[in-house]
Amino acid sequence: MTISAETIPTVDLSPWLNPDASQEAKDTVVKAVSNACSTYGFFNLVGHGIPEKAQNKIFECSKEFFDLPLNEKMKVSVDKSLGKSYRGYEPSRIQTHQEGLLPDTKEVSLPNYLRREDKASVNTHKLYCFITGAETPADHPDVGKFSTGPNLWPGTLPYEDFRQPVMEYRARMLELVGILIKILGQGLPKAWGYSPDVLNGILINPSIPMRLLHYAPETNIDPRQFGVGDHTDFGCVSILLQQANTKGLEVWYPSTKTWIPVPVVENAFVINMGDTMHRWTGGHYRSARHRVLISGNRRYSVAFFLNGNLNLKIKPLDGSGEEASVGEHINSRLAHTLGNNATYLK
Ligand SMILES: O=C(O)CCC(=O)C(=O)O
Ligand SMILES: [Fe+2]
Repeated sequence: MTISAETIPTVDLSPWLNPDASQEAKDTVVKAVSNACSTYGFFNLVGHGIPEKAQNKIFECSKEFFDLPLNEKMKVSVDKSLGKSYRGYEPSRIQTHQEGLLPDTKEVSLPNYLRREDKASVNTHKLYCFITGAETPADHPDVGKFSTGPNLWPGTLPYEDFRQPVMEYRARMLELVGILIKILGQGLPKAWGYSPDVLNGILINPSIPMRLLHYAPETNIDPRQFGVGDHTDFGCVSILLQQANTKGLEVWYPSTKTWIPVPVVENAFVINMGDTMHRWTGGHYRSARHRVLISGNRRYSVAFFLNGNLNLKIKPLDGSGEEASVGEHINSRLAHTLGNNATYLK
């Protein structure tokens, strides 16, 4: 596969955040985000106002967690999470993305962009995760439902060194994703005639798994082995922080049929659209296939996935398809990648 000279755009959010910026400057941000999402489904975001200190801190937390002895990590493994809440440590090789997917009976419908041209290879995840979500107390009536429950916190890491900064980072991401949803709402085709707040329902009591990701260095690399195989994200908007001086993330660009590397841009977050957003906007905002190559170097990243309000019924805004609930759609996509491990969701 040739690597293209194309690169994904970088968007500067600062005019949007500046109360003194002109309307014209704000409109330029909307245009840049909307173009990036409809062309590539991916962009680097700078000028977001999230201090580098907070970015460094989340990587420190990540290292602290993954450096724990395996038996400590297994005390908070995902199989210990309540019901279908899916929290905690996910060891390597649980999820598999297989090319040549066909709709299974649970899939509400499999969009065309999930169908692969080449059906032969099997891509296996080779990464380690620690997953958190909104902290839902064990006595909450919805506890144990998909993506809903208490987080699992490792007992040996002090509150102020781990739990507190992880939840602070989540809160910052929540604020940022709220801004992005506003911009994306404004960037929809005017001809559709929707109010710019048409996407806001996604932010009411949303499901947001956040994954601390660790790619261990590999010596013998099987060509079928990826850090994360070719996949699309399931939800609406993903915000990814990549560790400096690392590489591996690539996005598929259908126009040139090439994998475009997503470089680590200083002080930037990678923003990408997921399947739910793609479906909701009739493909206007593209959920792009992407993958992570493994290498001889260790890599950390942090992924924040705005799935959205799971009960929200979404109907493609361009009038092109059927209504589906966000929760059903995401649950079936996750179950698909988990295969035999989907018992964690039952
Ligand atoms: O670690 C990365 O760079 C991307 C991870 C990813 O695509 C995912 O977890 O869905
Ligand atoms: Fe992804």
